Amino acid sequence: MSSPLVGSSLGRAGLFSARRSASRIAHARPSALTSRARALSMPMPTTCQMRNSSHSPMGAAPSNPRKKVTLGTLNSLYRKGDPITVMTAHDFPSGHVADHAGMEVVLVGDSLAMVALGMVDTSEVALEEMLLHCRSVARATQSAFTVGDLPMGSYEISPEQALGTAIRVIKEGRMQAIKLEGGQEMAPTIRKITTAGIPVLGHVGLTPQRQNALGGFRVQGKTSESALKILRDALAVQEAGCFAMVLEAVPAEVAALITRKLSVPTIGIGAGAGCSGQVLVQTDMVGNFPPGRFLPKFVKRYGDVWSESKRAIEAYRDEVKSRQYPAPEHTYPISGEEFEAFSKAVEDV
Ligand SMILES: Nc1nc(=O)c2c([nH]1)NC[C@@H]1CN(c3ccc(C(=O)N[C@@H](CCC(=O)O)C(=O)O)cc3)CN21
Ligand SMILES: CC(C)C(=O)C(=O)O
Repeated sequence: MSSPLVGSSLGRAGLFSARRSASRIAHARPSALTSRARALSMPMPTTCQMRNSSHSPMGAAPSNPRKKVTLGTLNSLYRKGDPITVMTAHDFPSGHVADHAGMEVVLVGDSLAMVALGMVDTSEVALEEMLLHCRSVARATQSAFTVGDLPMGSYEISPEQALGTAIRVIKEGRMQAIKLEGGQEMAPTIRKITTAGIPVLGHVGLTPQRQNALGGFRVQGKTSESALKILRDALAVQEAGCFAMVLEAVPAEVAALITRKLSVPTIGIGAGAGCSGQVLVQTDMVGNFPPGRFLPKFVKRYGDVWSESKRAIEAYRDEVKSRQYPAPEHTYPISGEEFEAFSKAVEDV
């Protein structure tokens, strides 16, 4: 399902979502139009489908016709050898579009520190900040399985601290699972959280929260010894009960071999096509950043959102300056009679 679903009547899936909205409206407020549309199994006119709340400019998330993705779904994709698609999101719109574009997992990664909050690395972002972003993404994500990252400092002290944080990400962040970085040394922590019934996505290889200890964002597993260390980490994380693990910035051959040694999926980022799934940072892959920004080698830019936004905002600037915008169709009417009365009354003010 790769067609864009936002905006309904484009494509088959759009019709399905329109139909669902139509029947939902029909249940709330039956009318001749809705029952006829239902009888004909036709989508409602766009104006009716897209009624947004006047209290929220973004409106509610339009329904997504896909079935809810569960751990069972991910497991069955893994068993079939069907790559698992994972995308980061950091707010309502980015969660919404990832969900509607068919992502199986949406991750609120701590990379939001850099791509959404303008911090220089991920170590600065606070749990409270992550929770706000998790909640925004959760409101948008109807079908994808959601995972929230534990930020640096919120889980390393003890398994108890980590469980406390994980519970907050589920209860307050409204996520379905958590991610945390680390290998063998984090196994007791992962065990503690999974035993409490919270699914954990592991993260081994390059662990950006430890960039100072690693000497920067460096590719991991480039020697036999360090590749073996990643395998041991991956096995420990698997043994501790992770449902899957991110494998970041590892040579493709090493990642493929580690993937074959495991019985849970690997989600690669900069780890080649031999992983059980892939994840990218959404802002990177849609191209929502200014020209000249550094991009890790593994990023493929599938879009140019920056240019499109810039073009639109420049056009708006020009039209405001030339008074082309707003045009009459963007304004509200008043009757000639009322306006005349107002003009007269103004003279006395
Ligand atoms: N926007 C964004 N995208 C990401 O993928 C991302 C973040 N932020 N922040 C957290 C981490 C950091 N990431 C990174 C960042 C840089 C490299 C990088 O520079 N890699 C070098 C290899 C360096 C070496 O030789 O070891 C490269 O050339 O890709 C890798 C991962 C991935 N994550
Ligand atoms: C890139 C993914 C795996 C991540 O950890 C993040 O977005 O923070």
